[in-house]
Amino acid sequence: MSQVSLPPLLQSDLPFTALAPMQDVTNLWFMKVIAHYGSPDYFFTEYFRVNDTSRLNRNILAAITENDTGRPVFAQMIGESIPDLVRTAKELCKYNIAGVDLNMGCPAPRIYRKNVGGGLLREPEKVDQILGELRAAVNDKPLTVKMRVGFENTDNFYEILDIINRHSIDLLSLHGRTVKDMYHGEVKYDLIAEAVRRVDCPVLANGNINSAKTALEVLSQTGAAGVMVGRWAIGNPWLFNQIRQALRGEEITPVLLVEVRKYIDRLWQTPIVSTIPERARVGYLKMFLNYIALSVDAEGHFLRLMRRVQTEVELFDLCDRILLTEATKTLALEPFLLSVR
Ligand SMILES: Cc1cc2nc3c(=O)[nH]c(=O)nc-3n(C[C@H](O)[C@H](O)[C@H](O)COP(=O)(O)O)c2cc1C
Repeated sequence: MSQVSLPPLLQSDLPFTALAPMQDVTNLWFMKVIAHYGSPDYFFTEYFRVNDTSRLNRNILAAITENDTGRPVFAQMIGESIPDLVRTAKELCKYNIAGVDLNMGCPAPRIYRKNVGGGLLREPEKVDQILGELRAAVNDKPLTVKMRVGFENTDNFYEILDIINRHSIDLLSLHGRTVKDMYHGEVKYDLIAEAVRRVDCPVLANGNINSAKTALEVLSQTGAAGVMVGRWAIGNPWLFNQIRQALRGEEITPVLLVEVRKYIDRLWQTPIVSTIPERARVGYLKMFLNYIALSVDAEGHFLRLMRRVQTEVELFDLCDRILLTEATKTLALEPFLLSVR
């Protein structure tokens, strides 16, 4: 059984929703933007890197200390050194966090080669030690894990689920791909369903939940307690509200493209934009537009044109031209099947 209770949900009779942690995306500003359009139940920070010289990153910490969204924030750590993970977890517990989350899924080779993030999935014994020590250190707040179904196969999957039970983990966010899958290929929702049956704690299903309809399908297929959404909330920040509408059996409110144009302005107001050169600013916004554009037109017209522009003026002219000309056009309720690469 779990040791401590999770923070209350926005609506206690509905499954959970969470914004997935995304490095360089889910900072304080982005959480505020998402909250403006409809918060998830829970937020997760970008990962705090943990090693023998690490200190809490101030920008990531701001997403906890300056967070006025009203929603609980889990602080995610990535690392493998047990004393340093314990030290960092204890430091984090001094702040107003919903809980401490351990990253066991990051697929970047420079990360997993150090046996952290997704690399830990190759070493169940190490996971056992880490979770045992962390559980002893984090005993009055939730201790949660975010992981994938395996490193390159699912050989250790069940053993790791049993370790999660042994250490009374309070919430498991499970991306239904292996580390080697990166972000491609099918999400193995059947394995998420297996985890739901095997672990004692609630499971958040994660991976390719790109619409309210998909959220409902995944919840029904997996029996998960909730859904965690990452990239698709970048493309559609109204998604958490839409998921709640669908769960309540209500019709989903479509979003006019003029509102999408305002969302882009809001993203542009992020404090970092004013500190970086134009080229980097344009690149920064394009990262978001790569997802937004997927639900704008089925032909990929906006996506293609957006990728070609180079200056801030060209970028905003294009956004105005595509998003402000047809007064009644709405953002698709699920992305069109266009390549995001
Ligand atoms: C740009 C980016 C950054 C990410 N950073 C993190 C991270 O810091 N910690 C983590 O656990 N997962 C991270 N992820 C993985 C996401 O949390 C999520 O598991 C993954 O994107 C699959 O969910 P989705 O299909 O809803 O995007 C990141 C993903 C992306 C695209």
